Amino acid sequence: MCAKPFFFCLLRSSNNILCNRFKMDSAEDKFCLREVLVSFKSCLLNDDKDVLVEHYLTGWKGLVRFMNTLGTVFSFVSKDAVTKIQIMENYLKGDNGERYRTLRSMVEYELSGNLVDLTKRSSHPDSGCRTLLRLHRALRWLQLFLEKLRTSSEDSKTSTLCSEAYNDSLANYHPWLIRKTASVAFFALPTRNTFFEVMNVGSPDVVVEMLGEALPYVSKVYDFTQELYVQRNLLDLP
Ligand SMILES: CCCCCCCC/C=C\CCCCCCCC(=O)N[C@@H](COP(=O)(O)O)[C@H](O)/C=C/CCCCCCCCCCCCC
Repeated sequence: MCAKPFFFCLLRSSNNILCNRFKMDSAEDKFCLREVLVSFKSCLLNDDKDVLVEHYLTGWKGLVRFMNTLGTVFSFVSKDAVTKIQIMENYLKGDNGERYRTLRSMVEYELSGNLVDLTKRSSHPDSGCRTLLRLHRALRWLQLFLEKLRTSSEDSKTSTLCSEAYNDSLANYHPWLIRKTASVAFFALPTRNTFFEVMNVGSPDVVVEMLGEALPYVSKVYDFTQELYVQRNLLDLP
């Protein structure tokens, strides 16, 4: 497939939609980033030594709702995130749902039952451990991006902040075509001020303050997961 026309299409379809959709959706959907980030606080258990899967997924669902207000240009991203959230929700709702209540119990259950493909996707292509690893890598991107937004100046370009965060995290795991598609889509991101408005938190000062309070919880969730995956040698699951 020739990548170029695809990129042009992507941009053309998104540019007009974005300007209108942002204001409309922020008023109608009442997306509030504070509430979403609180999910990452409430998923921490046992003195930050475990994570509740249900609340972790609630956080991601809120983020996807926000991403959907960005228009069709990011639908390839939100579709993938939704697929992975659904895989995890199915485990939670399934017969062994209790084993998936926390990240620690999920890892123990899947590893002890040989339910994880460790070197090649074969009999367990969508294990909980593997699926959560993809979300975990994306959480690193979110952490970096929101921290950059928090410390940025008013005239900073969100596309630059986003692509720097992406290049330092998720891009390392994505093939060329996805990296290129993502880098083109970043140009369709709204300005820093518009971003702050749709977060629906308050003035830019309040947004910055809220991010300063909430991001440490995202970091705790990320750090706990990273440590757990390092200990069990799960960071390279195919
Ligand atoms: C107001 C600021 C708040 C920011 C809110 C951001 C909302 C973010 C919501 C979702 C984030 C993206 C989640 C992406 C999950 C990607 C997981 C992944 O890496 N999947 C790949 C590997 O999966 P397997 O093939 O191994 O199963 C998959 O190939 C990827 C497909 C889609 C492309 C992902 C591109 C990621 C770009 C991330 C930046 C999004 C920019 C949004 C800007 C707000």
